[in-house]
Amino acid sequence: MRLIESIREMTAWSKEQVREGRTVGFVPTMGYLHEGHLTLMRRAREACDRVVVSIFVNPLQFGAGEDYEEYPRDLTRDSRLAESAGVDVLFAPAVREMYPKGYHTFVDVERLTEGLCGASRPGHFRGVTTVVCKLFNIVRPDVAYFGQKDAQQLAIIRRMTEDLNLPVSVVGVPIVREADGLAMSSRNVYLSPEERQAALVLSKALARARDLVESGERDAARLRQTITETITAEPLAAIDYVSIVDNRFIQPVDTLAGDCLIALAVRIGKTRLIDNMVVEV
Ligand SMILES: Nc1ncnc2c1ncn2[C@@H]1O[C@H](COP(=O)(O)OP(=O)(O)OP(=O)(O)O)[C@@H](O)[C@H]1O
Ligand SMILES: CC(C)(CO)[C@@H](O)C(=O)[O-]
Ligand code: BAL
Repeated sequence: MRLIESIREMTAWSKEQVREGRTVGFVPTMGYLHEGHLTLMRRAREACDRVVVSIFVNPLQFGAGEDYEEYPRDLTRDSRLAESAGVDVLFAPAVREMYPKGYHTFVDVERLTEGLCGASRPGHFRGVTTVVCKLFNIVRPDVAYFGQKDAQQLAIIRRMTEDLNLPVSVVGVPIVREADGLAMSSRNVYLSPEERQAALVLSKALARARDLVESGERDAARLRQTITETITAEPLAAIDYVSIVDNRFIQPVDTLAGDCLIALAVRIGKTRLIDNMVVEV
């Protein structure tokens, strides 16, 4: 596996793949890899001739007072894990390489970014779409893999790719969970043992909602009520949002129909966790 830190070297490698007629699969990450990331890499490995993983903790998508400084980083461990998943190139640029002095260009997807994490983290998705657009231009992948765990992000990247005619197929990969149901996340390392237990309330609340949908419930307000009650029963949990939206434009729905996304963000102590499920009605 090759470690590339410069954009020029990454671009030269990508052009070479195009010349050789090889397909490139790409998995953008912020590192501190876990089984969720490795699942994305394996999907890429199965489908593409070459696999690139980026590791870049993107300062542009963190708001003031968020965890940019504390975000876990371990390139040595990540290199070992990526290599074991059959990755060909690890692209790990420095912040100055991605945003040199004089940088002033941003990509903004409207409407889909207004609610959910967009409302709680102003500017977050502008940072995500800007960096993903740059990474697509640098890596030039044929296929890019994103986790369903960040469902709003996935919908926004699909929108951006379609709206800007970016020549990349975007593939969504289902949420990978711990044995007890907790969605894997790099931020789970922040949790104390008590908080780790309390964090199960997210997947539990979603499971209750799923049971209700399966037994015929279609009213979004009643489903949100059940989820809210389940979460507030956990003393260590504080709700950021519980939203039910259509899975394409991320707009609130009153009655479930078609593909709906039930999404939550909950603070467990100081750690903000997200989880979701898509229901097809
Ligand atoms: N549990 C998971 N299942 C599937 N995909 C995941 C999972 N966790 C992360 N991903 C995906 O991996 C990619 C990189 O995500 P990222 O590096 O932000 O990891 P993360 O664990 O979500 O970190 P955090 O939520 O703490 O920021 C994203 O496309 C994300 O959706
Ligand atoms: C897509 C991404 C790598 C952009 O920084 C990030 O938002 C993430 O890890 O989900
Ligand atoms: N997984 C999304 C990246 C973030 O929380 O900033």
